[in-house]
Amino acid sequence: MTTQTTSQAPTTHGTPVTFDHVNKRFGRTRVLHDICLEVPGGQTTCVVGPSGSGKSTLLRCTNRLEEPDEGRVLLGDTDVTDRSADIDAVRARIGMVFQTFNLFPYRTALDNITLALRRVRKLPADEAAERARTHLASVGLAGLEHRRPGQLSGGQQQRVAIARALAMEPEVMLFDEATSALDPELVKGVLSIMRDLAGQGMTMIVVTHEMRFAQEAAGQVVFLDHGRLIEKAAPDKFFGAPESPRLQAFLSAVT
Ligand SMILES: Nc1ncnc2c1ncn2[C@@H]1O[C@H](COP(=O)(O)OP(=O)(O)OP(=O)(O)O)[C@@H](O)[C@H]1O
Repeated sequence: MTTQTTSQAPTTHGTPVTFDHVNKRFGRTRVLHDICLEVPGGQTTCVVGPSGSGKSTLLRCTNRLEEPDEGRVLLGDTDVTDRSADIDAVRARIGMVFQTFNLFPYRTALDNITLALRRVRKLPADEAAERARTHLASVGLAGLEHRRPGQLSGGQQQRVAIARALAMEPEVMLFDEATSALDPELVKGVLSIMRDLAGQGMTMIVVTHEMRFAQEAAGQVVFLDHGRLIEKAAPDKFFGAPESPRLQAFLSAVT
């Protein structure tokens, strides 16, 4: 399989994301403790940690799929957590790829992409279709435009989901364990697309269990444990000389 994300339409690079003293509880359980994190524009930030440590919750605070109880999340200068913010406008600036693809099952790959382009970006049908074809080709799916999700492999479905997010020309891409539901042989193709995007300078926040991806593609890696940000460093330092005993134990268990 060849994947050439270089042919895609230009994206706006460089929007940073700031988590400013973010706290989140579910009922009486506190799942995020005072998280402060700068996600630099044009870089990939990987978030790793044990199951239940709050990685997805933190990611989902970026586009307010979860609402922090306290603290702010900024997308560039926009306070996403401001209740008066136009959340649809905010979400239109952020692409998100989920573990479970979240495609419309009765729509073709092409339609899965054109729907949002027409509804949100208000593109005319022919322009939306052309843009969708370009993005499907960029993730190696030329010729499969008219297949429905059930007629595609998990890896191909995930690539449709990535193409759909990219077609919206987002400023920031969020990946929530995008390869966790895939058979091992399909993981590589999806990671290679994500690696290409990182190389092109897309701002990305990636929740992942793929340590090698974090090592190779991230500008910084963040370790969460029990809802606390324990350590944050460039990959060489994070994997080569972790400071906290908790991170040292986590890395020896997973690598
Ligand atoms: N909607 C919810 N209602 C109640 N508790 C929740 C909800 N979503 C998450 N939690 C709890 O919050 C904690 C953090 O969950 P989260 O999914 O953010 O962790 P995670 O690090 O992404 O885990 P995993 O790696 O297993 O996906 C967990 O204890 C989880 O059970």
